[in-house]
Amino acid sequence: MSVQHDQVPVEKYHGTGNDFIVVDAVESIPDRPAFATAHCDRETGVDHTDAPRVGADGVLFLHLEERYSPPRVVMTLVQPDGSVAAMCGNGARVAAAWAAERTGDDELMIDTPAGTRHAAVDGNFVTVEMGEPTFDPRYLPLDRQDELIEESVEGLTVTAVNTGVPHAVAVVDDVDAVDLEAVAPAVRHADVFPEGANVTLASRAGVDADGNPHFHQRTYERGVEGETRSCGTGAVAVAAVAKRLGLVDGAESVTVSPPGGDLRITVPDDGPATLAGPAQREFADELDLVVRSA
Ligand SMILES: N[C@@H](CCC[C@H](N)C(=O)O)C(=O)O
Repeated sequence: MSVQHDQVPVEKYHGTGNDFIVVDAVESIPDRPAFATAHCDRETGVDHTDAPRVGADGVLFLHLEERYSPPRVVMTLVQPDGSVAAMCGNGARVAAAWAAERTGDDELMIDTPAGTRHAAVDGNFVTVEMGEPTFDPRYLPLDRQDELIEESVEGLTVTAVNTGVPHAVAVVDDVDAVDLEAVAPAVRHADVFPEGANVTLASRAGVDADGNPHFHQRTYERGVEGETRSCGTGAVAVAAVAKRLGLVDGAESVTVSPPGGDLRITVPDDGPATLAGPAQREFADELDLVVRSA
C-alpha cells in the first residue's frame, strides 16, 4: 500500500465544542473516509496551537453556491469512522458561519441529506431550522411498528426520536452519574435500531436565566463511537423528548447544556424545531491529502 501526501487547505471550527475540520468541496479529495479517519484521530490527528484539542469530531465538506439568494451550502459530514451522517446540527451551524464569512450574508440555506435547512447568522451566534422531530418507527428507523417511548433497551430506559439522525434519549436524575462510555455502545448497536442510534442522556437542571426549562445533556455519537462535547441533533432530541413526556410546555424555548456550552432549542407544535448557539473559527492550515492505494 502507498500513501500519497499532497496538501489541502482546511479550516477548523467548533460549535459549543463539537469540532470539525472544514474543507471547501472544490478541493479534490478522492478518499474522503481515509482523510477523515486520519485527521480526526484524537491522538495523531490535526494539531494546532490555536485549538484546544487534537483531532476532530468529523470533516465537513462544504460546497458554496452563491448564485442563489440566500446562498446555499451543500454540506457533507464524513465522520471519524468514515461514515456519512444525514444531519448534524452543530455542523449546520458551522456551515452557516463558514458561508457567512465568505459571502457577507446573514441568511443561508444548508442542503443536507436530511433536507434543506434555513440558517440565520448574528455575529458568532447561529440559528438553524432542524425539521420536525419524529417518533415514527418508519423514519427513525426502528425494527418494529410501534413507537419506542420510555422502554428499556439494553438496560437503559430510552425514548427514540429522529431529529435528522436517530437518538435514544434517556432522562436520568444526573447525566454525570452515568458511565456513558460503558452503557452506550450496547444501546447504540441494539437490534431495535437497524441503522444504529446516537445515545443521549438528559437531566433537568431547573430553569435558565430567562426562566425557561434547562437540561443538562451528554451524547455518545454514532460515527465518532464516543462522547462528544456537544451534539446539536441530540440537544433537539432532548427538548423533543421532554415535550413528548410532558416535562415541558412545547411552546417555550428550552436551554440544553452539553459539556461544551449552552444551546437554545424550540420545538413548536407545527413547524420545524430550531437550534441556536455559538459557532467559532479556530484556525486555517493545510493538511496532508491522505490517499491510500493498494
Ligand atoms: N454532532 C452532530 C451529529 C452527527 C451525526 C451523528 N453522529 C450520527 O451519525 O447520527 C450534531 O451536532 O447533531
